[in-house]
Amino acid sequence: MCGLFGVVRNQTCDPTRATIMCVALGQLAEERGKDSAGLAVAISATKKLDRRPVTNRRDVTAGGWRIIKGPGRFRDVWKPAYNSALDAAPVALGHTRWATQGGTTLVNSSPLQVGQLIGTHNGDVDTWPLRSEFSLPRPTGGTDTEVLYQALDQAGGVILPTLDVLESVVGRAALVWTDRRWPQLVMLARTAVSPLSVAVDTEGNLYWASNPGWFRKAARAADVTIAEILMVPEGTLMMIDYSSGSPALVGDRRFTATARAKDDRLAHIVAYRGFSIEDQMADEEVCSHRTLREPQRSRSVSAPLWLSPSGK
Ligand SMILES: NC(=O)CC[C@H](N)C(=O)O
Repeated sequence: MCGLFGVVRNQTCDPTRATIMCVALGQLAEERGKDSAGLAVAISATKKLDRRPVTNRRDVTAGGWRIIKGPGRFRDVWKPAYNSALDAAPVALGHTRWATQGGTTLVNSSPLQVGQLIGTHNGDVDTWPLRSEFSLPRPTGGTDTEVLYQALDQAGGVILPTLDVLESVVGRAALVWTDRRWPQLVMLARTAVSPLSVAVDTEGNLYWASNPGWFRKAARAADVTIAEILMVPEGTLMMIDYSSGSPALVGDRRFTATARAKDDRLAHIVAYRGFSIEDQMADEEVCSHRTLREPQRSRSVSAPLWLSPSGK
């Protein structure tokens, strides 16, 4: 379980409230992860290709983005001094991590920079189906998130191969990423189980969060009025374009999402952690994934090692 949150701003509005809202979402996202936290903020649109590997630095600027991340809670990582960077950013991608695969090291902390992508992931996926279907380079760190983004990077910024990767994912994944080959787009995707919700405020800023309840709480703190909240259905890829200065949904594609039996069992404990009953029910209405059957255990009973003393 991890927390995703972020904003695509309407750049014609004063950024102050959207910045306060985004930071408040980051603090609320601590309930889904305190191993590490980070925020990637867009500085400028660029097509410049930058082949840097996954970074283990706490504050790095590359290819038009600045990624600030570190161990611990969001409020330990994000200092008020960074808010001016957020004010100037058309987009910010946030993450709080609760590690499921890979140590709690900086190299495994998100947002991750993988090839041309900067990405965040909530969930846990099997890496072997991705490795066997796509020929991926050796990862730098140990998290499943990196393997997932290696496969998405290899899709080359083209829609059909991207949908192919999303359909190959086995496990839980909500994903938000940017691709430098699509410099003014933010991609939001949900495969199975891991929740993702999107909200728009009355000023035209768009936010996302793992838990829709965070929108209501953060909006009170930031004096923002939420106009609409949407639960992203399982098996959805959404593309948000901000080239005109404000967020616009330009694409919405569906695919078949695949979970493991253990993901279904964990849904109530991990995916819906902190959800109100109403939000959980609203999300369950947009859930449709297939579940892989578990490998059958052998039915043969092993012979007893010890005979009972009575000889029976
Ligand atoms: N729990 C999560 O969603 C974290 C994402 C990923 N599985 C990791 O361990 O980094």
